[in-house]
Amino acid sequence: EDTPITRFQRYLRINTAHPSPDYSSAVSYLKAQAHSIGLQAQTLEFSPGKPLLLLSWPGSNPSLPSILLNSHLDSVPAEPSKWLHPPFSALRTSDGRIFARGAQDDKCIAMQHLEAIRNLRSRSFQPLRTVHVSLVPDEEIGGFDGAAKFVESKEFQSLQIGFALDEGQASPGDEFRVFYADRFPWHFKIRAKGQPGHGSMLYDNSAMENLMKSVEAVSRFRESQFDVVKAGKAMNSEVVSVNPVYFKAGVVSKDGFAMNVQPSEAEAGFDLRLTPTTDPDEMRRRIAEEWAPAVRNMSFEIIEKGPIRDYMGCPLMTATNDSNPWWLVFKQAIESAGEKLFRPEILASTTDARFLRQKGIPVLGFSPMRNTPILLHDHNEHLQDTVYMKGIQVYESLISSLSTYTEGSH
Ligand code: MET
Ligand SMILES: [Zn+2]
Ligand SMILES: [Zn+2]
Repeated sequence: EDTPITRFQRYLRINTAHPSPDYSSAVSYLKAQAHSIGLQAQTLEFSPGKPLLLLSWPGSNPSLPSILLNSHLDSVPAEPSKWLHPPFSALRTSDGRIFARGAQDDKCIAMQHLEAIRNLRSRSFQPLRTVHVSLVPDEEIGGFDGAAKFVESKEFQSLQIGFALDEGQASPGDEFRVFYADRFPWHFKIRAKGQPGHGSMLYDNSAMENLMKSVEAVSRFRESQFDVVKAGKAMNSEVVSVNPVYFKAGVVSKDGFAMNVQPSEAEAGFDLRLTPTTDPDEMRRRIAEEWAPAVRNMSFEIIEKGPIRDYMGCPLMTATNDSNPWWLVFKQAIESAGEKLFRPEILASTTDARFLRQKGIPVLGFSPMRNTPILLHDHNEHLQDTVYMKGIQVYESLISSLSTYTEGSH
């Protein structure tokens, strides 16, 4: 059987989860799909073993800036034992839910881009602007060997992209969600050093004591941000989030940890997300003064996962008002498909859109899933078949409007 659903399932069954994503099978499969639709395909490789697939549908006026539809090939790991159905089975339940890692994040949009183009082509629709589809590696580990290198390449420059769509997040309600900015991840580690020794002693400034004090300080800040959300003053994505992801300490012994030895070193790691307008210097000051003070033998490391300002030094945000004609075309295309949009939001997580925005390209984050629980990176990630099919229709409307938009028509 060869239907939009079975084609989606086949992509989901290719295990592109980290730490060892099967990029080559994914690219062969998608290339075959592109050929069956009649799209031009080229594989770029900016880093060995990490292919990037670029598909193109030439417009009748290729001198106009083009449209880019971006998604990533990779997924985060899944813990199969915690799932109802194996994460790479793409099993469809009798009520139509398709279970797979990547079903929402973001293999759905990749296949919907292709299915929408397939349908438009079968109706002999002719775009004015060239439509490109990019399928990039490594988004989930920061995008440095994928989108980051792509936007710096001569191949990218020659595409002359005027507007791009990237992934968003599911909407539990009736309205579709659209995102005009991302938050920015800092992988952030605190290390403490202190007096080691016998487990029975009360040392001042032990590594564990100092680290725990820091963790409490971080937690207080986390609470202060969360309180703003709980009070209804801001959305989750409009405040800074900081969540501990690991603690590392202890002196290892044969059967685990030496329980009567206080360690001389301890470390904690955090996922910290800045909003597009957070002042990074102020954040760094807070970390240095309050969370990891050197006077308590503490140090810290911040790994910034990508740019937080564009080449002009401005926050990476795409305008969603009359100043951005692409926004108006986008909005109208959704509405003419008979759908409703929630007000534009900042995405709580982070996507490759930041690399495009850094180049000054307007990008909207959009994954057409409504009445759908948000399951990205969660156990039992799944997507309803009817929601998936609806998304194809929405992209048909979007692609036809965006690719035929001519300046001055709005
Ligand atoms: N998309 C992933 C996230 O939001 C990776 C971002 S860069 C570390 O967590
Ligand atoms: Zn993700
Ligand atoms: Zn994603």
